[in-house]
Amino acid sequence: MELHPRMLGVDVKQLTNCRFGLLAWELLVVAFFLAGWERNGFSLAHLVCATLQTIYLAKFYWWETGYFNTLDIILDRAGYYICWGCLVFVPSLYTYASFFLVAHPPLVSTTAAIFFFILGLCAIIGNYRIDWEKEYFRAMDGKCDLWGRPATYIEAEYTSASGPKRSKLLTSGCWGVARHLNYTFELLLALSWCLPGLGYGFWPFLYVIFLTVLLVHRVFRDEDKCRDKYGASWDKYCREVPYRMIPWVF
Ligand SMILES: NC(=O)C1=CN([C@@H]2O[C@H](COP(=O)(O)OP(=O)(O)OC[C@H]3O[C@@H](n4cnc5c(N)ncnc54)[C@H](OP(=O)(O)O)[C@@H]3O)[C@@H](O)[C@H]2O)C=CC1
Ligand SMILES: CC(C)CCC[C@@H](C)[C@H]1CC[C@H]2C3=CC=C4C[C@@H](O)CC[C@]4(C)[C@H]3CC[C@]12C
Repeated sequence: MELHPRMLGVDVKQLTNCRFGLLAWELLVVAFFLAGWERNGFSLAHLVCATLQTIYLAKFYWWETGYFNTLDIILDRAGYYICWGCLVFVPSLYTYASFFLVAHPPLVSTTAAIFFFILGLCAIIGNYRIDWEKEYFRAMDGKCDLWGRPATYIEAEYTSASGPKRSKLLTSGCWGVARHLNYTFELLLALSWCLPGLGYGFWPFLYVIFLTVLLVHRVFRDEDKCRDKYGASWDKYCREVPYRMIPWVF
């Protein structure tokens, strides 16, 4: 299985992940919202669930070039996990919170729905800000301010196919709080669009439970990759920023 296969000039991973998987996700979320409206009448909570996912997906397309630096593209081969995952898993499991609300009209109050929306918006902004800080820091080669102070970092060396290279590991701003704070906000966001199903037990929360397992596993995969790449500099970064996702907890 290749890392960057192309068919008829088309990048297979971009086709399955960005074009098919995420577009199907958006279309299904809108379809489930309309189906719920037709079946049970208008529901603000179902609208909140659909709107948060729509904003999240719009944010993905805004940032799409950044996705090409992630594990999915640089490490994972175009096989079962990524391609089958995006063709089958994303349209079914990632949309499950919206699907569930079609046959189970939300029980939560209007105030609660508004609260979930605000929570979700804060989580999207937080997640975007964290990803942005890293991109900005890298684009400025470390010569920038974060949170009103010059960014601090660890110099790291690694060997690529074209010889030795240097990189920088950010230790201030959000990346100084925890090593994967973006995943924490991703989970908070997933929780906020599952919460409209509150009162129906376990099933409305299926996506956020799955995502917790996926992201904790991804923390370890990403850190193995970084330790292999940066060696002692990565260990130094882990000593300076000791928590993975939640300060003082994990
Ligand atoms: N809903 C979902 O299913 C999922 C969503 N996501 C989201 O996708 C986005 C991207 O996530 P993902 O690609 O997994 O991971 P990250 O954006 O966290 O990128 C990790 C990489 O960033 C670099 N890096 C790590 N620490 C530092 C640092 N301190 N300073 C500078 N560079 C650093 C390393 O790469 P390098 O080799 O370049 O140094 C590392 O491999 C996130 O918003 C995440 O929440 C992610 C996974 C699943
Ligand atoms: C086969 C299954 C057990 C696992 C399938 C996993 C994949 C479908 C997902 C693995 C990583 C996921 C993603 C990573 C980063 C993303 C950026 C974000 O902004 C939008 C979502 C996504 C593209 C996300 C999509 C599903 C995965 C590829």
